[in-house]
Amino acid sequence: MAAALQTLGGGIGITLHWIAFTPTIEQQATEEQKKKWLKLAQDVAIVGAYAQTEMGHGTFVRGLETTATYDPSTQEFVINSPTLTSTKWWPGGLGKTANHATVMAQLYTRGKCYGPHNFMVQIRSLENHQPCPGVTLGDIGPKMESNGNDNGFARFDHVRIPRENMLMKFARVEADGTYVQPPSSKLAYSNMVYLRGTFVMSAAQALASATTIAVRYSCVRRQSEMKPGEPEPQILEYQTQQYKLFPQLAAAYAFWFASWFMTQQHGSITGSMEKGDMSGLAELHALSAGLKSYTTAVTARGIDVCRMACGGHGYSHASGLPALFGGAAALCTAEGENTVMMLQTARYLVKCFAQSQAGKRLTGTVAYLSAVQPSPVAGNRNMSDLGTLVAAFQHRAARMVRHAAMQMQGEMQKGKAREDAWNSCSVLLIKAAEAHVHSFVVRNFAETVQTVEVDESVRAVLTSLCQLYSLYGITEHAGDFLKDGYLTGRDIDAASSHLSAMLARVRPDAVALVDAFDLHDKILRSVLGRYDGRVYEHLYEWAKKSPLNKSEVHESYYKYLQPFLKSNRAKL
Ligand SMILES: CCCCCCCC/C=C\CCCCCCCCCC(=O)SCCNC(=O)CCNC(=O)[C@H](O)C(C)(C)COP(=O)(O)OP(=O)(O)OC[C@H]1O[C@@H](n2cnc3c(N)ncnc32)[C@H](O)[C@@H]1OP(=O)(O)O
Ligand SMILES: Cc1cc2nc3c(=O)[nH]c(=O)nc-3n(C[C@H](O)[C@H](O)[C@H](O)COP(=O)(O)OP(=O)(O)OC[C@H]3O[C@@H](n4cnc5c(N)ncnc54)[C@H](O)[C@@H]3O)c2cc1C
Repeated sequence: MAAALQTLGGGIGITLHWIAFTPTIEQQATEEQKKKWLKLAQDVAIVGAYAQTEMGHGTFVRGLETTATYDPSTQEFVINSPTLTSTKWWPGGLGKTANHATVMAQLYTRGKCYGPHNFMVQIRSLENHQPCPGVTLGDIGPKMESNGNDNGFARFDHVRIPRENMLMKFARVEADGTYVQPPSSKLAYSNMVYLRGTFVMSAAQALASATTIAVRYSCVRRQSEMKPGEPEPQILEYQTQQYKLFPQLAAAYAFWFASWFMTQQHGSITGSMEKGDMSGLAELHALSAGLKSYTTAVTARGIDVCRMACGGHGYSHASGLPALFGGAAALCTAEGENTVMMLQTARYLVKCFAQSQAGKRLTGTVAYLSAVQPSPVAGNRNMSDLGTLVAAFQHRAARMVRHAAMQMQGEMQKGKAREDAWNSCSVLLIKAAEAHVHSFVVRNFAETVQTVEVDESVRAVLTSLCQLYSLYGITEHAGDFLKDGYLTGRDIDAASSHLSAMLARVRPDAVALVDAFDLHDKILRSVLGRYDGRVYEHLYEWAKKSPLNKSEVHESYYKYLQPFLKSNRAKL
């Protein structure tokens, strides 16, 4: 993703060509269609956008208004934007860069609607890049960040495309207009599941970047007096600075390992699906949606913690942190808004809980839901033991899933419709789903540090980082663990003091841990995070290049300040 994010220059961007348009052809086109478009896309002989979101709908895909109506007399689909709100809005590259787009539209044939499907539409001439007939294109204007990408809009005025331009790997429309059902209607959403999975690594990389910048800068920056008369210490010597940065550093490793699992799961489950076994699709969707939501939200917050930990220079674009925050903030909304995605995971958990209650043995990432005992066994736990920490997170998640599901059952027993009961419990459901994903990340982190093939000294450092991540989670969410007495106040105090010990333990390895991300200065794009640590000279050079410094007296003085000053002086 990092490579794909390198735009070709201001105002255009082919990020989405690589991460959405091309994978959609790979995942949703027939072999015949791949022969026609895949190599063109891979060789960038065409540039594409993934045009799904509209001005009026992004989350609710079944509510999209763009239509693709099949005309059997010409064997064509007619793509149309019937309303203003059906205007495609947000797709990266759509405004000025792309000459093709996969357009998600409601498929109509023989007068019946079959829901959202993907269609390949050429939107600009390959000769002069002008919009094709019937296509209106433009950029949606400046955004919070990523202004190198021309997120655009598109309107279609009865644009005709050949029947063969419907991506027909799963569903098909025959020449006479007969619709052939796919194995699952959700296969049309497969690219979103794939992309959500890649966001976990994007989040890990973003948090790794931010912690690299902040940790390195915290070793360069000296400030205040820890002891009167002594030299100003590195700000990383302050426990509060360690408490800000090291949990984010640990999370970056946790998410990096979670993305390994996500990638492996996606490959294995989609491999089975290629052979017709759809059984893993629901778990894949729930895991990718939950991990995307959880990791991007923690990352965006974590980057801002890193920014604030760098003081004023963190607020400067010289640090690279504001841009990183803006990008990570986008990941919380794009590819499935985080709240909605976590609710999808909650929906899966409630379903699995009901199956477990009916006696079914659960497997995969929800197996613990049927294994965890409801009755807490309080007692002095060893809060430095990874097994103890993993069990605590799983107990917390199981308790919260059970509580949310039982609340919902209770609402329905009072006569509420399922949908109303769902809505009135959705805050509980979100918290339960977050606890579930958090427990998965902790378990996966612990299993990875115990099995990854590394030198034992490295394993010791990673184990400390995993303990730090887990203890931080327990102390930050102490109420969840205390609620049914599973952990006691003494356990929480033990967790806090062990966390302090872990901060001190990680300190000597902090720079090595961020250097291990191996993020080149050209990727970090941060004066504060430079590998050579020469911050101040380069901060001065960076500032001198500011456009405002092109002239000693800026033209605004003569236009505004000088007359203003003159008139004020004349009144004295
Ligand atoms: C060192 C480098 C540093 C890197 C730094 C990185 C920083 C970042 C920098 C810049 C970032 C800039 C941005 C980057 C690119 C952005 C790319 C964004 C692209 C897009 O946004 S594309 C558009 C994305 N849009 C969406 O995701 C839409 C979300 N909505 C949906 O997916 C669906 O509408 C829904 C899932 C919410 C609901 O679907 P619906 O059909 O209504 O289904 P339900 O009724 O809810 O459920 C029914 C049933 O279906 C199951 N189900 C739903 N979806 C799926 C699925 N995908 N797969 C399988 N099953 C699915 C659901 O579970 C239900 O099952 P059940 O009935 O319970 O058994
Ligand atoms: C940087 C960026 C790049 C993008 N690139 C693309 C792209 O290339 N292609 C593309 O097609 N799209 C793209 N998008 C659009 C993106 O996919 C949508 O913005 C996203 O899906 C959210 O939809 P929305 O904007 O309509 O928000 P809405 O769905 O309107 O959400 C608004 C609020 O309503 C809440 N809400 C909505 N539904 C529910 C619900 N069921 N339960 C509870 N709360 C709910 C949400 O939680 C949210 O807080 C991009 C967006 C951004 C920011």
